[in-house]
Amino acid sequence: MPSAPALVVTDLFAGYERSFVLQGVSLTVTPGDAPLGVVGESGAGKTTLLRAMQGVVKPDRGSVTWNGRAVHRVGRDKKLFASSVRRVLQGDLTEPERARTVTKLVEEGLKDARKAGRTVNRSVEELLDVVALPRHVAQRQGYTLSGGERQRVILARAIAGRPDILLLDEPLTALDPAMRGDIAANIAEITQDLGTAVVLVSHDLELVSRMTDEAIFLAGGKIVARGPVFATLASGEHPELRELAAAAPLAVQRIP
Ligand SMILES: Nc1ncnc2c1ncn2[C@@H]1O[C@H](COP(=O)(O)OP(=O)(O)OP(=O)(O)O)[C@@H](O)[C@H]1O
Repeated sequence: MPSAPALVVTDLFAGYERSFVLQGVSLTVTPGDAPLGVVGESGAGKTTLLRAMQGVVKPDRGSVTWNGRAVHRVGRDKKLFASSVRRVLQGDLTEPERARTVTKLVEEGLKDARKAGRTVNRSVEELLDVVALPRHVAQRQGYTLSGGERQRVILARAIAGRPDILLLDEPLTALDPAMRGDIAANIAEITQDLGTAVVLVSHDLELVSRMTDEAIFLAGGKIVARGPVFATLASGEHPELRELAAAAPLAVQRIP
């Protein structure tokens, strides 16, 4: 069986009309990789990087390739690319989605996986367990759920689709910290089992630390460091990250 395609970011310069955000970012994400965090101050370009990896933001210079092709020019492989590299936003279910039951929504994810030729040996119930949704919500329609519950259904559906690479942009904002930590650990475990590489953007450094052993740190449009979140911040080796470290929870200060 051919190996699943990697997403390769090479010396990427990208941004918007009047703002140059990423300035020479290189990164490779290969299906099966351990989860990777993306950390940086507000405005550092974390979301822009994920958008570029999804082909929504085009490179000004450098490239983002999937299966050897520029991601914003995948042409007739668009559907294949969308099932291979999936991005989950802080967003919400659409109006039509809200009319469907939780079971139906997660089944849609499983169907997507089958269409793309992937098997997910997990039931809807098991996927709901991953995101800590109690069984009794399964037959409820989306509009009867709380914001946090809807967010978790979106995640369960995305995982069910068994993408090669799952780009998560602040995926658990609506949840309380204790639940966030537990779900993060579950997601890290199931995606590792399924061979899905997760890239996680979050301001919540505890969450990033819980879900990943390694993160990249963005500052000034560049990756200025790479390593475990708290140990890297606490090392004091990166002056660009001083403010981030100062704003980080006590965990950073506790590390010698
Ligand atoms: N659509 C857009 N048009 C113009 N500028 C944008 C657009 N989206 C983002 N920006 C700018 O690009 C820069 C990087 O934004 P981005 O959302 O990637 O940062 P971030 O690190 O994800 O920030 P945050 O942590 O606050 O979400 C910011 O200065 C932002 O104002």
